[in-house]
Amino acid sequence: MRSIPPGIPALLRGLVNLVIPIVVILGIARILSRWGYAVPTSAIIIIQSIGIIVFAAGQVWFRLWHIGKRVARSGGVMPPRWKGQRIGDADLLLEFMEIWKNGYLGDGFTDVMSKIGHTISLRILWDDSVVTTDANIIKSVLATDFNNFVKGEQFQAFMYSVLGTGVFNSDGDMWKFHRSMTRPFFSRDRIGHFDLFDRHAEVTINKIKERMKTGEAIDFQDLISRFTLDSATEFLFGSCVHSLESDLPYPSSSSSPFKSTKKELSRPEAFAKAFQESQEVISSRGRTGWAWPFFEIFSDKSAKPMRIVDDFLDPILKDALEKAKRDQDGRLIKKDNPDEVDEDETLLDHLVRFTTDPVVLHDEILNIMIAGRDTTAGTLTFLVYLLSQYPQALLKLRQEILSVVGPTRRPTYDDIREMKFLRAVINETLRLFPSVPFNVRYPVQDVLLPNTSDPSTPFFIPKMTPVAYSVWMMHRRTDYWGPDAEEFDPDRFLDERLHKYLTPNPFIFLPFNAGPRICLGQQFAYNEMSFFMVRLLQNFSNITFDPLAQDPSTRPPAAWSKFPGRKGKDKIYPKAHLTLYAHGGLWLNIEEAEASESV
Ligand code: HEM
Repeated sequence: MRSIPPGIPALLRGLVNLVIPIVVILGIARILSRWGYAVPTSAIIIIQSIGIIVFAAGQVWFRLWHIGKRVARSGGVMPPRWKGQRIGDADLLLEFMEIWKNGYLGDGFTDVMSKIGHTISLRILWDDSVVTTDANIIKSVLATDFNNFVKGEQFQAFMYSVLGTGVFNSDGDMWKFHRSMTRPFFSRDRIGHFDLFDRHAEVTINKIKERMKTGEAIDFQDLISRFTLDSATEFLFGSCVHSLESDLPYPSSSSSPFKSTKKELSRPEAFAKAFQESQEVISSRGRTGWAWPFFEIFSDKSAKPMRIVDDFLDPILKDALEKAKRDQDGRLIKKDNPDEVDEDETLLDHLVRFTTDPVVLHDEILNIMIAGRDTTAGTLTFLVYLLSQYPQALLKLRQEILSVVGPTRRPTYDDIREMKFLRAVINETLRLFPSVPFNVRYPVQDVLLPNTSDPSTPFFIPKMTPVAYSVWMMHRRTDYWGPDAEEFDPDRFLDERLHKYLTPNPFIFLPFNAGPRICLGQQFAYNEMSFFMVRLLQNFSNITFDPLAQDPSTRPPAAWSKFPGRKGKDKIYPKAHLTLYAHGGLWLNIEEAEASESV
């Protein structure tokens, strides 16, 4: 199925809607002609054309009428609607596409929601959807009413060509299967990860030092994505792609003689690029709604990048399967307790104890790569960016690191647990720049959801209506976080504001999701990011943002500086495919610490 362009089945389904009115009208014309009333062919064609429109409109009308009846019976109301000006609210669709391409995340919605409510409905091309930033609703969707909300067929259809049936893209038994075989691997802190982070962190830090000696800025986002790619491939498969070994990009303004000598991408760079492209394809499908297959009539847009991704993954999977068979004399021997994980075991070693199905293994590994690699790279990018903008926070964090770990020692779990400011900096970054800024679930049945502004009249959501939720916007709401919600201030996770805002209402902070589908790698991610930050700030004492190093076409538009909040303040341009990233990278100058330096 993965090889058939997705537009073909969609066209065939659409043809049914054309054929029904054509056949019915032909039938009526034939009966009339038998009774002696011959209808001219031109009239039949005109009536058929009108029939097609009436048939389609009738279907829409019936569906909306039926929803209206169910709303009336339910005692609830549909959330307030953001209405467009054009037929089918097509102007809103165009507006969203434009915002996605050239706007700031949340543009349009933030204004409308401040006027009509934090849960709104849309009816674009006659299809209902709901968008919310309400913590009560998100709590119901993810936790208290979990069984009634799924990723759903529509979501799975546009994700399938990349995510297959992996943990991100499955429901029910398949999801439980993926989750149960992966969970033990993340269930306890494993010292082995720290060895691995340390090796890759050292290479990364040396790369920064080398670049700084040339006097040129470094793209920290590119660098940290290599760090997380090398770490992820090693802990997942036991075979690192060594992307840190290839040359790093130079600033757009650079006159370095090395800048333009590189013609071809290295294998790991080609993999990383294809991996990103495949995610861009599936996230753009999501934004086009039900119409997405019609943009892929002749080819599946994810097929090309996925060929490169698969060329990289398939030999690794084949090796792992052969090794498992060799080790176990041709039979797959499951340990007595599959929840046991050996210290030096990779995720792939662990998974082949559950299944030898290459498709299941492929999908699971790819899903975990997406889950684990880009999220941590993105968070570290925004964290380091924020430190470059808030030197006081950088100083305080560095002081904590030097006082707890010192200037050279390798941090332990206990050190990391002790560093409360480090955790607060990570959380504050995840609050302002959550890796998964938008997400969606579909109700299996008609459902009533809490209406925070009028609890006596709940919101009615028809079954299979996409309920999109944005933690990006929720994390910036002033009624949830206080008047300075858009300000970067890690102390809000440590001082009285914690007890005022977050403790009584924990669902206002959901960077890792919540409920049964909460992120499996949360602890792993905190460890990896904390470990890296300790190593970085042991080695470097100052971080400066270099605006001129970035390609001008990727800088935030100058007009944004007039806006309040982060949109007016930020010097990088946040964008998202499945996860958040800085458009054009994060170009920095990073100053090495004095060798003698300590607290
Ligand atoms: C800063 C780092 C991270 C953030 C912000 C993050 C965030 C999230 C979020 C929001 C989800 C829910 C996605 C959804 O339901 O659609 C999720 C799911 C998941 N995450 Fe993470 N994640 C991070 C790192 C990691 C790492 C390092 C791993 C593993 C190596 C990981 C593994 C997973 C898995 C397996 C799921 C799927 C859970 C399920 O559907 O049952 N994550 N993560």
